[in-house]
Amino acid sequence: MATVVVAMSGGVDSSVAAAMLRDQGYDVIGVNLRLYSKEDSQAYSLNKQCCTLDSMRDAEAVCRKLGIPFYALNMEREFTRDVVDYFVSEYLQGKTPNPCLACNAHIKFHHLFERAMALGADYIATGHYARLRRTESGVKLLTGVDAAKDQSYTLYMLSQRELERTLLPIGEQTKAETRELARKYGLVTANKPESQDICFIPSGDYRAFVRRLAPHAESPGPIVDTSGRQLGVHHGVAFYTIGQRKGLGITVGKPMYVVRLDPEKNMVVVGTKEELSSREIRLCDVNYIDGSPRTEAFECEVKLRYRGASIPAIVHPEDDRSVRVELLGPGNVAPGQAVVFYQGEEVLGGGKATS
Ligand SMILES: Nc1ncnc2c1ncn2[C@@H]1O[C@H](COP(=O)(O)OP(=O)(O)OP(=O)(O)O)[C@@H](O)[C@H]1O
Repeated sequence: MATVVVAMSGGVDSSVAAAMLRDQGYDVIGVNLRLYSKEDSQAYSLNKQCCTLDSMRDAEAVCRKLGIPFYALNMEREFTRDVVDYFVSEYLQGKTPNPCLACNAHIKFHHLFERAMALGADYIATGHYARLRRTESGVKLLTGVDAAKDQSYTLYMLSQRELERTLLPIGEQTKAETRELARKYGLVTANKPESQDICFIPSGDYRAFVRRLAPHAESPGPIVDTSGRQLGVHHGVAFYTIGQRKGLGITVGKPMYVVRLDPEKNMVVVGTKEELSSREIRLCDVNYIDGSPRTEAFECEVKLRYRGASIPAIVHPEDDRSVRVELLGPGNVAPGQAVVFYQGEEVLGGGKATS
């Protein structure tokens, strides 16, 4: 019988994933990862979703109920280096990081994946809402059945080797069905609320978090328009994101958006909505889900952010790992953000915006 290590956050999705796999006949092992414990205790106590002792106890209680082994692994060092430090450093460089993507790439599908394989597991599983289709030409990554919960965007960087040994059991159902199953199984996690956007920033205030970890980010400088005229003063480029309109403290009679961040000149550049929208985006670190870099231009739909709309586009490959994306509809992107290619329900791949 195949053995599967289920990454259990202590939330409802991964609890149900473990229950479903057990019932499908797998030998299931539950693993909770301790990822971050440096948050201040007040904010931390609000965060019942991830990495807390409560979450670990919930994951353990679910495993006990299901009669499967449970292990807790400490990956704080890896998480701090590969997710939190990356997150802060990207903002300091005027970029927009996505920590959930970094966590998937480095923590779940690298550190946990490699450990599970080294210990002889056949698969790892998570509670992500996305689907895998095993075909003769390889494993395809598809959107989750529940469009409102689809998490395929956060998995575009996976390789065939990882996909072949991954199971995503709850992507085939809606969130309502997952909750229903959790109640049926009598799991303590059945009524847990949805998790936070960023698990290590329970308050949601990323600026306060960056300020605390990198006090030197507080570094006032000019806010200028695209012709270089000064319109105001900013607190530090790390506290602004491309597309931001509110909180700029400038009045020019029309809505102005952050269109560029220049950490070298310590400058925030603002412009009109037209100046914000991009027609072309360059991507690096491009991954193709089928493992074959394209050489010819292809049409697809792109998502520029996790909960973003699909925008028709033409992708022009430049080399194996970089492309130029021609947007056929309105959209804007910040350097550092992931751009993911879709054809219908299938994820073709994606990359990181450099401009
Ligand atoms: N601390 C953790 N330990 C182990 N696995 C985790 C942890 N955090 C997240 N995961 C895994 O990653 C998946 C996606 O994480 P995300 O934070 O998006 O949770 P979610 O969609 O709210 O799911 P859940 O309800 O299981 O928390 C989880 O379903 C789980 O498999």
